[in-house]
Parts: sequence; C-alpha cells; structure tokens
Amino acid sequence: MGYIEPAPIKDKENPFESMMSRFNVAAQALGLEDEIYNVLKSPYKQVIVSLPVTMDDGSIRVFEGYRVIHSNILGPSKGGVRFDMGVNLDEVKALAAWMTWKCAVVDIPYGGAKGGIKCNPREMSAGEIERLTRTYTQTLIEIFGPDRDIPAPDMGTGPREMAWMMDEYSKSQGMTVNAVVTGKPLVLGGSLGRTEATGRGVMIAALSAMEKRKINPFNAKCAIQGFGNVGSWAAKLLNERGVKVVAISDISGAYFNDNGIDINEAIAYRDANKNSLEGYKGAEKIPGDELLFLDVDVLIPAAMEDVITKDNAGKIKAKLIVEGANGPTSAKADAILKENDVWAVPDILANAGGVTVSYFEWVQNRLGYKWTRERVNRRSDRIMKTSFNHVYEVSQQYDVSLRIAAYIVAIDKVSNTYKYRGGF
Ligand SMILES: NC(=O)C1=CN([C@@H]2O[C@H](COP(=O)(O)OP(=O)(O)OC[C@H]3O[C@@H](n4cnc5c(N)ncnc54)[C@H](O)[C@@H]3O)[C@@H](O)[C@H]2O)C=CC1
Ligand SMILES: O=C(O)CCC(=O)C(=O)O
Repeated sequence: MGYIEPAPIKDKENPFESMMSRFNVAAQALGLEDEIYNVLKSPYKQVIVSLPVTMDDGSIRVFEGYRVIHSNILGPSKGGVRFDMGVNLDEVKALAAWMTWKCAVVDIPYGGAKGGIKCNPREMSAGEIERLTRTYTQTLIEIFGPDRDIPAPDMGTGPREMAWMMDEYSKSQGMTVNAVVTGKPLVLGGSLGRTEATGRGVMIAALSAMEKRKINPFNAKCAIQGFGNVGSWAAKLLNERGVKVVAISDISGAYFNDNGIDINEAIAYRDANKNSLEGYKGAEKIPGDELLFLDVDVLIPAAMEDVITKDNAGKIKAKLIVEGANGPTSAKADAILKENDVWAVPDILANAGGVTVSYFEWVQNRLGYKWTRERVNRRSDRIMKTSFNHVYEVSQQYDVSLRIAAYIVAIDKVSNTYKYRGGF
C-alpha cells in the first residue's frame, strides 16, 4: 500500500496535513483499501463565499466565508462555525475532517463539516455580526438543513449567532426549523447541558485517563490554555472533582497560582470584564506560552490549533494532555510526546462531548420534547466514558497511541458504513 506513506510534513505544518499524517498511520494499521482511502481523504464539498456586509459607518465590507463538508457517510454533516481572523480553507478542511472522525469515535449518526468566516468579532458591533451571520446563512442556504448539514458554535460564535442562523434559515423555509442548528438559546429549542457539554466531556476524558495513568485527582495539578466555553467549563468541573487548577489563560495572557485558582471567581471576573481575564488578581500573570511548560500532571489546551509543536513538545512536563481544542498538537510533536511518555487524549475523543449533546439537541427538536439536564448529562457522560474505554482498548490491541487508536476506531466505522451503503 504505497499510497499510505505518511504525508510529507513540511517545517510549518498545516492542520490538514497534520490530520492526514495521523489518518495515514491509522489507515495503514487497518489495512484500508486504496479506493476507500481515496474516498475518505477527500472532502465531499468545499464552498467559499464572499459576504458583503454594511458596516455601522455605512461602508460595505466583503468578508470571506467557508463551509466544508468532509463526509456525509454516517449521516447529515455536523460541525461548528468559527469567526476568527485565522480562518482559511486548509484550517476549515482539517476541522471538517476531524468532525467526521469525532462523530464516528462517539458513535453518533453524523458526518463531518465545519464552517468559518475570516473576521474579528471582537472589533465588530453586535449589529455588524448579526448582518454578517445572516448573510452567511442566506448565501449557504442550499447547503444547510436538518437532514443535510447542521451548524453549531465554535470559536467566536455561540447561542446568539445560532439563533440568527436558525431564524434566517426558518424564514427561507416559511416555517420554524429549529433542528437546522444546535447550540441555540434554550428558548429556541437549545438543549439543557449543551453550553457546558464540551468542557464536561473533557472532564470525563481527563478523569478516565488519569485513572489509567494512576493519577489521583485529589493530588493532581492542572493547567488550562483558553478560558472560553471549553476551557472554563473544563476548569470548573475538574476543580469540583478535586483537581487543583493552578494555571489558566486567554488571549490576554496566562495566570498562575500554585495554591490553586478559584475558578468560580475567575469566571465571574471574566464575565464582568468584557469576556477577558486581563487584570485578574487571583493569580500571578505569566507569559502565555509558559503555561504549557508548567510542572503539572494534566495540561488542557482549549484554545486553538498547533500550540504544541516539534519546537516545544520536549518542554512539556505534564504526564497527560487532554485536548479540549481541535488540533492543538501538531503531527511532528506526537513523536516527541511518545518518546517522553506523555499521553495525549486526542481532540476527536476528548472534546466530543459538545457534538454529542448537539446530537441530543437535534433529537429533542425533532421529537418536539425537552430532556432534563440530568438525562442529558447522564447520557453524554456514558458515551464519553464508553468511547474512552473503547479507544483505550484499541490502543492496547494495536500498541499505538490513544490518538492513532481513535483514528482507527473512526476510520473503521466510516469505511464499514461506506461498504454497507454500497459505495463500491
Ligand atoms: N465550543 C464547543 O462546543 C467546542 C469547541 N471546540 C474547540 O475548542 C477550542 C475553544 O473553543 P471555545 O471554547 O468554544 O472558544 P471560545 O471562543 O469560547 O474561547 C476561546 C478561548 O481561547 C482564548 N485564546 C485565544 N487565543 C489564545 C491564545 N493565543 N492563548 C491563550 N488563549 C487564547 C480566548 O481568549 C478564549 O478564552 C477551539 O479549538 C474549538 O474548535 C471543540 C469542540 C466543541
Ligand atoms: O456541536 C457541534 O455540532 C459541533 C461542535 C464542533 O464544532 C466541534 O466539536 O468541533
């Protein structure tokens, strides 16, 4: 199978190549046929759109938007929409593929997609963001649909943007279609438990891995990069289970307190301070990158891609990395982490709690019924725990890292489904 040589990794890795090099190793381990390999590696649909928006000063600015559907083999495609200046086609392609693998790892009936707009929401008014979100939805109206492609929040978006997307889509259909997006406000059919779902899943993945690595949560220290939706919920929930969170960070910098940060206080500070930790006094401010190299048991990157690279992986002291963010570890860093016996619970497993509860939201919308928070949490915890155990067993069986094991589980499922559907 000559085609499955690991993808050449250039000095500066791009996220799609990083994804492909793991995919290739797992495909090789599974002995995947050439035909299926070619189907699974190629995104099903890639759309780039220009979005003219009237700004508050009356000028018109044109933004670039993307939606990539990587696969719809397991079902309608699913994945968030990111508003960030770093958004580009390769990033969205990688994020879409990760969604395919993620849904397969936790065994939910979705394919993978991702979208994004290159913009800086922090510098835009609410009105400008609303017009941009509605234009994006309108321009991609043929792509979206509760049985076709179902967006959700990602970096820079949340329930507010999902409400606008749902409203814009519903108008085009002449009726309310709340199952077209997930992560909505509760009053519009959002699910109890969705806001905290990704952080909660990270907590379950972290505790499951700590058990295997024989790290006692009550003696463990943890550092968390990113204090947005995922990072702050992971911090809060781990802290409630005895883990001492000694460092947190956001775009303003990192904050360290070896005695443990009061997470509820930090969240309250951020919420009262325009969503920023700038000026937080409950910890000492340290340079952002130093957080990654602290002497902790568990490191949770929960901000963005490619923060753990071949250049810094050797400096990581944590025994366990639990990937709240998508793609925080580059492919070249994997080998260094393995050499140093640092385990990484990969993104496509660790942060799958979000899409799992998005699936529950979609199910509830279609049933026209609301589940209790207890039911949502119980079911998502069970899925996360079962999925972790499955990936762990596969890692033992194939003698591979948890990351490659997760890709093996995912690729096996998607390729088998493709065969059953008569794809070839
Ligand atoms: N929200 C969700 O349900 C899910 C999110 N993810 C992933 O988790 C990551 C974070 O997403 P969210 O928490 O939703 O985004 P968010 O927009 O709520 O928060 C992002 C956080 O990262 C911080 N950040 C940005 N650049 C940083 C830097 N250079 N250094 C340190 N911190 C920095 C921001 O200040 C903010 O605190 C992304 O990779 C996203 O794709 C994955 C699965 C689901
Ligand atoms: O909740 C969802 O549907 C997708 C969340 C997402 O974009 C992700 O898991 O990266």
